[in-house]
Amino acid sequence: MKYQSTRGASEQLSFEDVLLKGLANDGGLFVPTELPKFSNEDLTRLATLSYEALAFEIMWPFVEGCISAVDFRALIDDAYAQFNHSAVAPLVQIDQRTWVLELFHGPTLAFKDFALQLLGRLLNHFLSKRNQHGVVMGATSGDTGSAAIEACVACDHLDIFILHPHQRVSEVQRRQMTTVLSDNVHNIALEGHFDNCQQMVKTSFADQSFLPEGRQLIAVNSINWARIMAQIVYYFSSALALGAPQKQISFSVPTGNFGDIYAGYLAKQMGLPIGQLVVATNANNILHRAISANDYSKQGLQKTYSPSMDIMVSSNFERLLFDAFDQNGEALKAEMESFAATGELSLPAEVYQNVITHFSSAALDDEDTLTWIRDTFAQSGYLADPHTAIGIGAAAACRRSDDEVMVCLATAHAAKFEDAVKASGVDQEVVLPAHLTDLLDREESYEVIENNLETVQSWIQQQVNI
Ligand SMILES: Cc1ncc(COP(=O)(O)O)c(C=O)c1O
Ligand SMILES: N[C@@H](CCOP(=O)(O)O)C(=O)O
Repeated sequence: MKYQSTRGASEQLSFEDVLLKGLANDGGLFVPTELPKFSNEDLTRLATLSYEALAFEIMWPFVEGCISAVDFRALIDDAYAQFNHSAVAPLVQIDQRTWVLELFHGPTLAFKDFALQLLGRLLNHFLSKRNQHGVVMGATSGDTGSAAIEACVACDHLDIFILHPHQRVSEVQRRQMTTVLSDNVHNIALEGHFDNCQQMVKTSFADQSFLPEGRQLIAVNSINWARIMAQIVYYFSSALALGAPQKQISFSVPTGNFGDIYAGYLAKQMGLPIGQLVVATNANNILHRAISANDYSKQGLQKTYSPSMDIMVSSNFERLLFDAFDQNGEALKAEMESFAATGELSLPAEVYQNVITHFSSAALDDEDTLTWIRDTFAQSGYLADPHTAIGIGAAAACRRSDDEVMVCLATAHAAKFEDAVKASGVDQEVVLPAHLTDLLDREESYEVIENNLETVQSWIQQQVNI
């Protein structure tokens, strides 16, 4: 399998190179040059497999040629052994036609563990083979950071730097990152919002001269293709469990950076019979405006009860647009550069049509979010975290028929967002799992740094272990 940039550069890279590189030289994102396809016969066979065996079958075509099948299967088994549910990604039914897909049974209680537990192991595998040391630089609005730290802390070949927006993540989210006291883990609380963090990471990838000689940046955000790849698997596992390929399944996905739902779109392209893919946003609704009104324009960032989705610009939308532009990287490059300059984008009619063929959308504000936490609990006894509640609310808004089977992705555990649960009025104690019960008593370490690229880069330069 080879990978190409969304912005038309002619170079084609292997999985290993793409994993270690993150962003393409022309500023584009890597996508596979072709997708594996699964027939209905294949899908019927896959339906009998364990999560780990299925993960191997779905991902193998993307990595083949870079790692042996035995090694890859061992990394998968080890990654998902860290999850504390035997089904890894269990389904819970909340009404006659609606299921919640629980993606928070990994070590840091959010869906990010699915990809990052594997990505950490893949990095360790390839860096050990090359005897190379890497510098992870990532941005988080709350969940990627802890999942990446958890996945990389034990890797001798890595230093990891995570930028989170100061005072804009929940206390549990912050502490999950800042209480990991290890020489190779460095937390930066940036005096800005998530998009400032994300932009700083992307700018740093484009010019890495601030790093000590011989060091290279590695991405843990969903700009890294390996993140997307691992997230494709649970669309297959859940749809197959609910009757695919004989039945068509729709998904509602709490969305920020568009990585998770883009993985669902790929699953559909690979042969999984998916109905609609519902983009569920909070008040930071650029994607809802893009899908419902062809208005992909930047607006100010609002602080909400669903902080992990407090995002102004969605990195992975570019990957979808690459397909919507019929893989014309040159045309997309021009649009992306114009968007970067003006903060506005309205797609040509046929491109917009390509987008809305697969997606519908809804935006829920804070009041709606609390209402859906409360109503879901009242009607089904299910306690949804605020992100998941937005997905459940959007599913209801976009449902096309009474018998449409809808899977709502539960992207985080409610205990990460106690404030929202309390504010919703649900009278239910939210309890952290056993391995985190003393989290609020643990010592923290992080550096508050002004929103200035040079200051951040010079701090990183001083901290990198050489
Ligand atoms: C809990 C939670 N839900 C939803 C999202 C949005 O996912 P994506 O950025 O892949 O769209 C995130 C962050 O990425 C998250 O942490
Ligand atoms: N919601 C994310 C933001 C970063 O998104 P990513 O999927 O690109 O890593 C978070 O919780 O950090």
